[in-house]
Amino acid sequence: MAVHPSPKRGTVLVADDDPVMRLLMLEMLAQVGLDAVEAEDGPAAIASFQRQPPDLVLLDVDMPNMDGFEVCSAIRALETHAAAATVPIIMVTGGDDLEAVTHAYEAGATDFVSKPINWPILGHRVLYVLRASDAIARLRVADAHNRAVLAAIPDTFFRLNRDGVYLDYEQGHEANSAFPQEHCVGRHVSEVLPEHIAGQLLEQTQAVLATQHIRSFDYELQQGQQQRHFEARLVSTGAGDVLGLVRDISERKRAEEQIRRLAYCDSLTGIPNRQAFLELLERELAHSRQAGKKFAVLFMDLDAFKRINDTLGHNVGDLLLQTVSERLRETIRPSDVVSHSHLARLGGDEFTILIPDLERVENALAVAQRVKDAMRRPFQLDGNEIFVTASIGISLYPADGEDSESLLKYADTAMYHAKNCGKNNAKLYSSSLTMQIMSHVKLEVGLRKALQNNELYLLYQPQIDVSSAQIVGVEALVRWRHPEHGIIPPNDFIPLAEETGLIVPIGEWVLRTACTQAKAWQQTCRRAIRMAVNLSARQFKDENLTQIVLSALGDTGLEPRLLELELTEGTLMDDARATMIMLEQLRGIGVLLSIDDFGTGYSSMSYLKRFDVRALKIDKSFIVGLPQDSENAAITRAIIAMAHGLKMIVVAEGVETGEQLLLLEQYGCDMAQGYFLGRPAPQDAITRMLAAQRAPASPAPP
Ligand SMILES: Nc1nc2c(ncn2[C@@H]2O[C@@H]3COP(=O)(O)O[C@H]4[C@@H](O)[C@H](n5cnc6c(=O)[nH]c(N)nc65)O[C@@H]4COP(=O)(O)O[C@H]3[C@H]2O)c(=O)[nH]1
Repeated sequence: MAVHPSPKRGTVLVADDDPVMRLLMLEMLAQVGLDAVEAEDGPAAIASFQRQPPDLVLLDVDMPNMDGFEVCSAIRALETHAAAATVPIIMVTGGDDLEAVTHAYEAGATDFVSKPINWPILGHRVLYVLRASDAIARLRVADAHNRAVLAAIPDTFFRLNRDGVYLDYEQGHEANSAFPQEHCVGRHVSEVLPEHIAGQLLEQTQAVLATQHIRSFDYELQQGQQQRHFEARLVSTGAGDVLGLVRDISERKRAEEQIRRLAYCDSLTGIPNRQAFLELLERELAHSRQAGKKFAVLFMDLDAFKRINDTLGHNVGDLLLQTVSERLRETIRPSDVVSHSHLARLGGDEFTILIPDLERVENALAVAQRVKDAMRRPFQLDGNEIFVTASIGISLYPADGEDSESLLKYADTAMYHAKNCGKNNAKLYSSSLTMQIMSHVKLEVGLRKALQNNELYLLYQPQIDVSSAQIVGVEALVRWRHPEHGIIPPNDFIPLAEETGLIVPIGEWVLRTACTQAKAWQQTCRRAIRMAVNLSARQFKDENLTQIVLSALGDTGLEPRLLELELTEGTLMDDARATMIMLEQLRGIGVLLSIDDFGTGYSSMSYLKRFDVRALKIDKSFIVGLPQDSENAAITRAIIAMAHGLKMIVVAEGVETGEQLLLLEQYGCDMAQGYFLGRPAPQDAITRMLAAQRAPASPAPP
């Protein structure tokens, strides 16, 4: 019913055939501020209603032609007027006519007043019924409003009492989840929902009732093949029960999952990315810290990835990374060594593996070994057969570090260390590695200053002609007098010098100093002593080498035939074409060439022939066991015979005993060098040795 606000309190239609009664009624109504319209019988009342519906109808039962019951029914039946169904109708019945009362209600009356009428309260009675009917009208509007709201939202709605029994249940129009209403109303939640969800719902219901605050929780329901996600929001109605709204959030969850995948997945390989790995590492740290467990972080890098990318293109590079990640996935499957581990790609060709619950360090090494083996199998990609190797660094929690950043950094450092140790390697990070690297850095800083601070100096080791026992040459061997660490042997700093390129200026200094010394001996001792100088691979590849040699010879005045450059097998094998060109240039200058440490590399004699060198130096490792070591004796004899066949002379290194010298003489070895014949010594000691020997008849050494 529409409530019409009016300055008056309302209009009442008074229908009675007795004019006195009508007058009295009008009078009483006017006293409480109500307007009235009169009707002297039933048809007049209906007609009046149709003209202008009143706010209330006061209807006498006993009227001629059409009694009050009929009028009441007729008004209620007026479909043309919305108010007809809801307008309050008070029937005026006779005395104790109970039947009339029942009849009145059946006809649609709202209330009744029985005769004799208590006139003073009639007006108040009418006012009360008007107020009540107004409240009902408001309720009807609110109810319609609520239904409209509930119909508009997609959520399923229910009411639950404090015991967990459904009082109401309305399925939302988008709810795939919901159960039919009849399945729920009057039932306990545990009969409708799976046990754990029902438990959660009951718990939250109690909390809402206790706190009067809104609560929400998510749950999942298996529906056929599908797993659906829901969010339930609960609010107290204030009447001891709880109103719940359930929304299907499966789509949202799927979108969230998709976003998560994009944020945490490496799009190329489909495995977790750096961000995912870092978060995993944090979780593992927290877990291991609490459980007192150990874990390992493996950092893998492909040794030749850049080359493959550059030569075969990015497509092949991408394919390689995908195949590598597949192989890694297979490799780290649970095994007897590790129960589970996690793989990720940090970027580029860098992969990481986290091995939780590590019982023994050996297990991490075993995984690294498997990874290396897996990488060594050739990759067939886009018609190319590709060979790669991997370098792996391993850091351990808690031994190496206690936070994720350090552990990852140390695994990376260990990986670099592994690469420096010759690739296809796996290395553990250990605190000693840091020390090594630290001292490496310090050493490098020191080495850079060594030259300008005059900390380098040369020792000379005599080389004697086996048959005449005369000193015919010396080998220049560099030393570093370190201001703090004392004398440092070349094996401890030459590799660093090579790595940093410092070998080029150091080598030049050695060459000049050695040439100056050789020239000095030639002048003071009147002896032509051949000076042997070591050349490292890096120096040999330096395109200025011939220029440096030429200027050292030119500046010191030493004849080229008195300078011998010692090269290792490795240096010569490195890049055959460039090697031949450089050798040709050096030979053009007139200096001599020899192969140092012969026997430790892989060069075949026939290969060496192409290099046309003057001498072979048999490595001291073959000499050290002589004469007892028959195998090395046989090798030494064979090398001497073959070298002679190729017209090379042979120098035996590391001769420490007279017996060894005797044997080498028997084998026909041309020259010898070693502690037995003279340790590396300063130039004045060599000068004395030369003076002690009688000058040979010929000024030129063999
Ligand atoms: N056990 C034993 N050892 C003996 C004996 N006789 C000589 N030696 C040692 O054997 C090494 C011979 O030098 P190398 O094979 O050229 O091996 C050299 C050479 O490869 C490199 N090196 C030394 N000086 C230079 C240099 O000026 N330039 C370059 N590039 N490398 C150098 O360092 C290496 C080591 O040099 P050193 O420590 O001086 O070690 C020298 C020498 O002291 C012996 O009877 N028994």
